[in-house]
Amino acid sequence: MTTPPERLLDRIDRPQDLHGLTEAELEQVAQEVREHIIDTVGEIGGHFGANLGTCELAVALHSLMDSPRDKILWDVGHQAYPHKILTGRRDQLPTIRQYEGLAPFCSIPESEHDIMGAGHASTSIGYGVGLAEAMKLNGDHPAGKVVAVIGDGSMTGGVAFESIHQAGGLQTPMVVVLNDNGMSISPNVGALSGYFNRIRLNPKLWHAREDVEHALTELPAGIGSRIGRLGPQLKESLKAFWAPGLLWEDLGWAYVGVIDGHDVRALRIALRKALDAQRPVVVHIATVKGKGFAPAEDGGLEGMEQWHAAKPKSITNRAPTIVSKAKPKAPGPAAPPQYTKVFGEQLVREAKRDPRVIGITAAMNSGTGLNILQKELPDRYFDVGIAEQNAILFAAGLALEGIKPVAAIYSTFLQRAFDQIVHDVCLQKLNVVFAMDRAGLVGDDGPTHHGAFDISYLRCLPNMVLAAPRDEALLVDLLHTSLVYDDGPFGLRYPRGEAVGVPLPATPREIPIGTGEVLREGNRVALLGYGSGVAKSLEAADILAERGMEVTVADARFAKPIDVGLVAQLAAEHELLVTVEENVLAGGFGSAVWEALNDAGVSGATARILRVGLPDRYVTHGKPALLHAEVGFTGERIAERIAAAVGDTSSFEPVTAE
Ligand SMILES: Cc1ncc(C[n+]2csc(CCOP(=O)(O)OP(=O)(O)O)c2C)c(N)n1
Ligand SMILES: CC(=O)[C@@H](O)[C@H](O)COP(=O)(O)O
Ligand SMILES: [Mg+2]
Repeated sequence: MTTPPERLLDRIDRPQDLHGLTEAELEQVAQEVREHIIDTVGEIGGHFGANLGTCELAVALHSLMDSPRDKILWDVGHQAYPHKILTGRRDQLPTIRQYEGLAPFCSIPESEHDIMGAGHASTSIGYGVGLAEAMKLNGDHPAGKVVAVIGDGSMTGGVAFESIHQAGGLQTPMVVVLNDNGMSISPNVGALSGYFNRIRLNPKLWHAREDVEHALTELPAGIGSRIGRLGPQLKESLKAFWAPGLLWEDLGWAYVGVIDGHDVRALRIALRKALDAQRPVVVHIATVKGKGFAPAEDGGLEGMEQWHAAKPKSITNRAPTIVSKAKPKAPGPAAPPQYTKVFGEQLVREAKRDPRVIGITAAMNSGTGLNILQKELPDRYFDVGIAEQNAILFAAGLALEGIKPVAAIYSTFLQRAFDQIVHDVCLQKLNVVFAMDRAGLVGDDGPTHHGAFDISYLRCLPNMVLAAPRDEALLVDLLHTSLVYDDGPFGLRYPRGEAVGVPLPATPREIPIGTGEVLREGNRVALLGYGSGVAKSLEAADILAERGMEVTVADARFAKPIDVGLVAQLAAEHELLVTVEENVLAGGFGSAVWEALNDAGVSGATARILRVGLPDRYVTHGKPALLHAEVGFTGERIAERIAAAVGDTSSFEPVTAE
């Protein structure tokens, strides 16, 4: 058995091990990183295409810089696997996104080389300005170098331009590497994307301008734009060389590009210049999302979108795993549909019912299910890019003119648009529907992506209605209800993944606002679930029933307004009222019940309240079942706590703290 040739990569245990390698060796390391990612992620699953696009970039950066003294920031961090491999985590890559394994994105506690925490897009440049200015304030001389790597998709996030604006004004010595592959998760959108594409896809603008760039980079800030204001003749002729940099130059940034992002030598030449410039410099590189993996690289836009993430066991011998058609599907009931698909299909029905209905995504076309609307009714579909704040302002403008916009934005990403929700939708009492997919613990993406807070951050807003379905049938009904409702904003939350597996209504019902329903009669204890909390409540009720304790289970359906009558009735007829929600407790659904009982001055409400929800901490990454077990969001644990609360622990292990 011939032993495989030793990889150069096996000698890279810290980034400084790259220093001194020849360019050929650096190219080899980059390819070995690529192969390691294909082999590993093809087996365990995870973010994929973007990582194949940054192999050469990560090698070039770490070969020139002295991390962590020098700071390399990875925007979002879904493309940081090469960075992790080169900074001592090569052998741990198979644990990435696994429970207690490497974090899905950059994580400060995980490594001194992970300078910033991330997961949400467009933040790296702002961090970079802060870091660079801090080194100045701290009197660091010579200060460390600061590089922010940001994708063309993430550049559509407005906060990135707030940072570009600040650094250009301060003339902060930092480098932005614009990693331009023409893709977000789906193809990038908007004018900025068109601008980048014109440059990236124009071979005349590749390299040909390196010496010009050299001149520009040497020039003091702004001179570029002053030259640009010379006679139109000169400007026109310069524009052929120069156009790409105009936007940046006028904002005080030197522009270097377009550089081949898979050519280590070209990258190092450009990066070295930029790092030595002691001013804001953007290095515009062209990469391929999925470079080195043919189904992505040669698969066109569809291929690159498909391989943004790879499923577990989806790649064998560096090629897509062939699933043999011969194997008959295991008999038995079909798996329940994804909530996302149920939402997307119902939205199309609602849009056909009411021409005012439209859908808005912030660069999450398939993740939100709006790809279904885009296919069926393209003129009712809008993708604003990674720009959640603008998505909500756009929705507000539409609503002012009587349109019924549905902003389909993950719970966690909607956090970015909080003031637009308050100031531009709720205060104005506009008919905007917030369809919050990924509510609750999402799993592998971990704390940056868990939808753990939306009940709390929305329930405090006057004019807001909040609802959550216990299953896919109620999702259909509540989406319909939200679009028939015309007295202000309506927030709808539902979890990532499979629904419950109940039949969908042929005709959606309009659910009376603020009404819940009792699902199961019992005594002593009432469980009042919200959204995914109802299924957990039913699980707990089954466990208690096996032990001879028949409890009541009700579905609140609304967190705002609360069904005060139902809550009062449950509180009067039971000794313990248990609220169950997949949200932090602070300000959550249980708080709303507590407040309703207190504010309503409900007489006779003798029940004690036990609130079950997510803990007051950031929950790690891992499969949802493991996370639910860790935080006690399971039928078993809820049943234990109820038994302990009513003093009947005969058939339960002692209750352990969460
Ligand atoms: C605020 C926010 N919205 C949406 C996302 C989801 N998301 C993750 S990566 C990505 C696309 C990023 O595109 P780009 O920056 O070009 O990186 P690429 O994947 O092309 O390398 C999106 C939309 C996010 N992480 N953060
Ligand atoms: C990096 C990022 O933010 C997205 O790729 C996210 O991981 C998608 O999440 P879903 O897989 O839940 O759509
Ligand atoms: Mg991109």
